[in-house]
Amino acid sequence: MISVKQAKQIIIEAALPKKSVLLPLSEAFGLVTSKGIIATTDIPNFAQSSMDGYALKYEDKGNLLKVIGEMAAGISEQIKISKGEATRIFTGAPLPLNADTVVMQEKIHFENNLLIVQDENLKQGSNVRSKGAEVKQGDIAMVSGMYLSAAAIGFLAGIGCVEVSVYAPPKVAIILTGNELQKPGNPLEFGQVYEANSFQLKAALNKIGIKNSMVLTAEDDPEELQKVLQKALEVNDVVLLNGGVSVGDYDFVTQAAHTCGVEEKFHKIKQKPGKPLFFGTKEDKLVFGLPGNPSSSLTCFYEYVLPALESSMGLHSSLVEITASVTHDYPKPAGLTHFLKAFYSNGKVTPLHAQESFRLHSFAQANCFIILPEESIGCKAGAIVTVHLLPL
Ligand SMILES: Nc1nc2c(c(=O)[nH]1)N[C@H]1C(S)=C(S)[C@@H](COP(=O)(O)OP(=O)(O)OC[C@H]3O[C@@H](n4cnc5c(N)ncnc54)[C@H](O)[C@@H]3O)O[C@H]1N2
Ligand code: MOO
Repeated sequence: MISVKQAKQIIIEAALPKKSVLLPLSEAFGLVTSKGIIATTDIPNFAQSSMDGYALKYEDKGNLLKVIGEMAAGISEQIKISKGEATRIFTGAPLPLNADTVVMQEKIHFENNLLIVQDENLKQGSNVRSKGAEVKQGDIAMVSGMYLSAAAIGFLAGIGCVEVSVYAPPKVAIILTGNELQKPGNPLEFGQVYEANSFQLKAALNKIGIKNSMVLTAEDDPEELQKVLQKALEVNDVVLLNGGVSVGDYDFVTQAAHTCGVEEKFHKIKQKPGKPLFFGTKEDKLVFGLPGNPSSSLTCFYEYVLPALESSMGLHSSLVEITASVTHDYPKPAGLTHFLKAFYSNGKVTPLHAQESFRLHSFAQANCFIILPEESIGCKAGAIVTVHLLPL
C-alpha cells in the first residue's frame, strides 16, 4: 500500500494532456482560454456619451449655444456641430462631429431657447467614452489561461467575440459494477441497493463543466466488465469504474483493467475511506477504480480524480486547503490517513456524526474534509487541523 502523498504524485505525473477546442461563447462559461484573444475592432467603436445631456465643443462651454439636433443611442446618421452649437444627446449615443464633451442635463439651463452650461467641474472629454477605451483593434483583449467567469463571457461578447478557444473538458465514462444495484424509482428487491454513485459523480463532473458523461453498467462478470471497459476506453479520456475493486470473489476491476491493456500504477492507498482505490493508464487515458461504497467513491473523486481533470482543463484546483481549529476530539489509530466528513465555518471545523463509508448522510451535510495524517492518532478539540474545502 502506498501513502496518500505518493498516490497524488503518481496521478500528477500521469497528467492528462490538455486539448484545445473552439467553442461558441455561449458554451464556454467555467472553462479556461487556451489561446489569447485579439480584439478585431475598437470598443467602443465611436466616441460615446456616458450621460443624458448635451454634446458641445469644450471651448464653447462659456457661450450661449444653439441646439441643432439630437443624438440618440443607435442613431445611424452623423450630425456636425460648428462653433456656438450643441446637440441633445443620450447615454450610449455617438458624439456629433466636432463635439468633445457632454454636459449632464441636470447642469444646464435655457435662456431664450439657447443653452447655458452651469457645470464648474466640466472638463474637456467629460462624460465621453473615447473610441477604443475598452479595447483597441489588434490589442490582446484576453490572454491564454484565463478563467471564463460570467463577467469574462460578457466582456468577450461586448467586444464582438462569437467563439473562443478553450481547454476541452475531458470525456469521462462512469462504469457501474454490481448485480445488487437498482435504479432509484424502482422498488428494492431483497439484497438490492439504490444506485447512487453515478448520480453524485455526474453532479460533481457537471460542476466543473464536464457534461453528458457516459454511464455504463456491467454485471459482476469478468468478461462483461472487460467488454464494457474496452468500449469506454475507445471514446473517453477518463474512466471511473465503481465497485468491484476490493478482494472479494466478485471484484473483477483490476483483472478487467489488466486484460484491457491498462497499466496499473497503484492499487490500495493507506487511507480511510477509499483504501482499495485503483489507478492505471492506457496510453494517455486515465482509469480510476473507485471503491463501491458511495462515500469512498466520492471522497476518492474529490481527492484524486478532480485534480487530474482540473489540471487538464487549465483550472486551478477547486479543493482548497486551509487550516482550522477542530471543535471536538476525534481519536483514530495510526496507520491510515483519514478524510473526515466535516463542516467548516468561521475558522472552526466540526467532524460530522456518520463517517462510515457506506453512508452519505453526513457527507450530504459536509462542506469539507478534515485530513488526519497517516501517523496521527487523531485530534483533540482546539487543535489546528488541515481542511480541504469541497467545491459544492
Ligand atoms: N476482506 C476485505 N474486504 C473488504 C476490504 C478489504 O480490505 N478486505 N475493503 C473494504 C473497503 S475499505 C471497501 S471501500 C470496499 C470496496 O469494495 P468494492 O470496491 O469492491 O465495491 P463493492 O464490493 O462492489 O461495493 C461495496 C459497497 O458499495 C455498494 N455500491 C457499489 N456500487 C454502488 C453504487 N453505484 N451505488 C451505490 N452503492 C454502491 C455495494 O452495494 C456495496 O455495499 O470493500 C471492503 N471489503
Ligand atoms: O475504505 Mo472503504 O472505502 O473504508 O469503505
